[in-house]
Amino acid sequence: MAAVIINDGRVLACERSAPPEVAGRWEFPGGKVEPGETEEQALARECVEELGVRVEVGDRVGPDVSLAHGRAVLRVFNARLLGGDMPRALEHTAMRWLGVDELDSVHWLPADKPIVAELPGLLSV
Ligand SMILES: Nc1nc2c([nH]c(=O)n2[C@H]2C[C@H](O)[C@@H](COP(=O)(O)OP(=O)(O)OP(=O)(O)O)O2)c(=O)[nH]1
Repeated sequence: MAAVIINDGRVLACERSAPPEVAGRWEFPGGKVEPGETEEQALARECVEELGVRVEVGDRVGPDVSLAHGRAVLRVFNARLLGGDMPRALEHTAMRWLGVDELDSVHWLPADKPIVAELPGLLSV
């Protein structure tokens, strides 16, 4: 579960700090659903934990993408910042807001590429 957060025509990309195999690769903020949570609740919780922001979870973005180990899928949703909250990198090494021309400027995790491919349409509306 991960969140596409768009603000002012740019999307939030986050650099992973761990584990070592993926540290330095870029992703959308998120994490796993815990027992008893809906997907929306899980994503909202992850946005509080990782970014310190409240969000409203919206529509799906892109396909379900199988993760390399085959035990889970990456599922991504639009998320809208609430109450003027602005993300801070509480668990990531770095954060960047990427415009449509900058989507290829970070080293995305492999599973994120089909999601990134959907972004030009979302960033230009
Ligand atoms: N959050 C997130 N995870 C991604 C993306 N792309 C991608 O391949 N993944 C993978 C990395 C992990 O194997 C898995 C997500 O787990 P995670 O590492 O974020 O979750 P976690 O267990 O560390 O976090 P938590 O739920 O304990 O907070 O999905 C992405 O864009 N965002």
